Amino acid sequence: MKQLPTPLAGVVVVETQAFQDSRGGFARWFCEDELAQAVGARRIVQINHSLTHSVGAVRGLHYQRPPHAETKLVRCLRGRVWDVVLDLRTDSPTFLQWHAEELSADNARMLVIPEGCAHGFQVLEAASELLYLHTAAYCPEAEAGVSPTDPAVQIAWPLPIGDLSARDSQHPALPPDFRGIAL
Ligand SMILES: Cc1cn([C@H]2C[C@H](O)[C@@H](COP(=O)(O)OP(=O)(O)O[C@H]3O[C@@H](C)C(=O)[C@@H](O)[C@H]3O)O2)c(=O)[nH]c1=O
Repeated sequence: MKQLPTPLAGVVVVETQAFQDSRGGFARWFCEDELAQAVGARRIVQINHSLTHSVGAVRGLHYQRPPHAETKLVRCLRGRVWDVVLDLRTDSPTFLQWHAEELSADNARMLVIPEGCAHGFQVLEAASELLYLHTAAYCPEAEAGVSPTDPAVQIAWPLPIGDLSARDSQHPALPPDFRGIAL
């Protein structure tokens, strides 16, 4: 597993080399030892999957507040998405900056999203599927979101925003005095 840094601290792209033979392929998708720096002593406690039908659809931006903050490892199983991480960590040198990576079934890249960062994506290919590994259980009371069109963040979505859930269209803009998430 090759880990590539991104401009955001702790946000890492993981590349996996699949073994190929006449039968097909084989790849390691998670390795506690190899990902020790990114994931630390946290344990994967939940695995989620999503299917999004239409090109342009956006999900996010989502995170869980402490004490339910979580690290997420995200990969695309089918199709292609533009995956975004927004740094909301109070003490981060890249506070309020975002970074995007294309994740696809073909590039088999996985993005490590640390606690205190919000996550979202836009679908570039119809019927895209994502797989999430989570280090904290889902806690609806701790769920929080940032508007994908928040003017203070200015995410440069590659396509006009299409399908968006009612919840995601109602996330409030970050207040001007937003101090971030203290972990
Ligand atoms: C996230 C989540 C949702 N749900 C429920 C709540 C709701 O009824 C239904 C759909 O939830 P949502 O609309 O929040 O699904 P979705 O918008 O796809 O939420 C996901 O968005 C991306 C960007 C992420 O980063 C994920 O962690 C997750 O927050 O599933 C669970 O039961 N467990 C979970 O872990």
